[in-house]
Amino acid sequence: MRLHSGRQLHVSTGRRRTGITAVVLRAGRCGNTWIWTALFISGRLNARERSLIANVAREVSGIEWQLREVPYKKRMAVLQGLAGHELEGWITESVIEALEADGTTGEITDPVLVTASHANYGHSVDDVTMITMLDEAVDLHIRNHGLKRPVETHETPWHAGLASVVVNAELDGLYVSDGIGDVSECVDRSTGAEQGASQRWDTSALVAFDSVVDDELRAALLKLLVGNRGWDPEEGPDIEKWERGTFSDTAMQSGRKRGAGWGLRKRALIELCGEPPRRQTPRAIVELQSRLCKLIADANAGKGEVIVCRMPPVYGDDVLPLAVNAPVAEDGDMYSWHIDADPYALPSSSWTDCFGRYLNRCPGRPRFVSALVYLSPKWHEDWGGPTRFLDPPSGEVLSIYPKPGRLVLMDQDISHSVTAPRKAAGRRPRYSLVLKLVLHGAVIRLADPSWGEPEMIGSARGQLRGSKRQ
Ligand SMILES: O=C(O)CCC(=O)C(=O)O
Ligand SMILES: [Fe+2]
Repeated sequence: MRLHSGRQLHVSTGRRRTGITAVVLRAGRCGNTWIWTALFISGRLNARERSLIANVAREVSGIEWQLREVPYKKRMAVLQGLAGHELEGWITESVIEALEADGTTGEITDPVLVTASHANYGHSVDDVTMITMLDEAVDLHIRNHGLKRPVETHETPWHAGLASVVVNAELDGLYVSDGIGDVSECVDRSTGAEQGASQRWDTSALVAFDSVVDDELRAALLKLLVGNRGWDPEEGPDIEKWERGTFSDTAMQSGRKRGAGWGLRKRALIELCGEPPRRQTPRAIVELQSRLCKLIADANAGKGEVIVCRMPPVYGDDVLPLAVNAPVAEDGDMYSWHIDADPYALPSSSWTDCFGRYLNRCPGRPRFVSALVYLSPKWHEDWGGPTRFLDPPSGEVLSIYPKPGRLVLMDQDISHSVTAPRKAAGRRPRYSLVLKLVLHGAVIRLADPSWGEPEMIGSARGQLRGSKRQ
């Protein structure tokens, strides 16, 4: 059931002392049914948060909400009877803003999902019903904000048996503690050392494959990055699609002009990132996504379903789920270490409201993974330009050579860096494409144990166990 202003809820407006328009909602009758406006608050919120939410909701809406505490796993507050109402956004935003303003400045705090439900169970709501209702409210939030949209795929004859693993590595080893529920207790921020039974040894994973992107698909992907006017591929990136001084890189780099690298022009980038319903996904990208889904399903065979999604705009609309790079030796571009994303340190958004902040690979939580593909038609060993992956505790580096068509699947919180090609590469761009993904599943692996023992880099070997994560 949806509520409409004025019919089921009586709405009148007034003025608050602050000068902001205040609205008075009252519970009202819808046909023969009474609408009950109740505020459900998860037992995981502390007393201060609960009273802040209740006070702001009352102040902004003008109603006395019936307060109900729910034994719920997520940190959330649901305004029952408000979903679909024209004031829903305003009231929920006001509560969110008040919570954020109340949070200790500068510290990462655990977000609260404040949302509305249109369920109408009247007064007699038992715990089980409340939990069902809250589950529905979470699903609605995920749908409304596009937080879990599977990537577009199609039927493909390619199958995972064709892939060959060329690097299977783990790095950045650390003991972490996983919290129960929804928040960042995943990491023990005080010591990082072995503590209690809930400690878990965690490493980031990186797997490189050949024969996932064959030459036909590599060429089709590269075609999306070059114009149609017959640009000489040895003359740098095609200026029909690329320009100097822009970059389409990561959150770490956005907002900070690092050099003046080549970046795709806005139009080309929009086309590349297109997704239904507003745009079409380029066919070559759909094929790549289809192969990635098969590959990931294969790595997780027998472990349950893994849903592969594009990374939602967790860093705002400027950081896209797709990045491209075209470093050129002679342009003297500089590259520094960066991570693509870390679910533990995301700014507040509809994503953190719902999923909280947690260490990547926290069991049961969405895993942030990047798929990097090298797209140049040929690349000689002596042209250089590897991607470098860092194990911060030991300083050890794993380099991967940008062989045409090679695919690297990696945890997004791994520190890594592009390297500029050597002079010998001349003006040839070293093209790469990065798809930023979020994988949902109960258990998520990047490599199947039957693919062999991973190579342990630096701290992943375990000598540095107990060291702190930065
Ligand atoms: O091209 C590469 O080597 C890596 C690119 C990358 O890290 C990125 O675009 O985020
Ligand atoms: Fe990156």
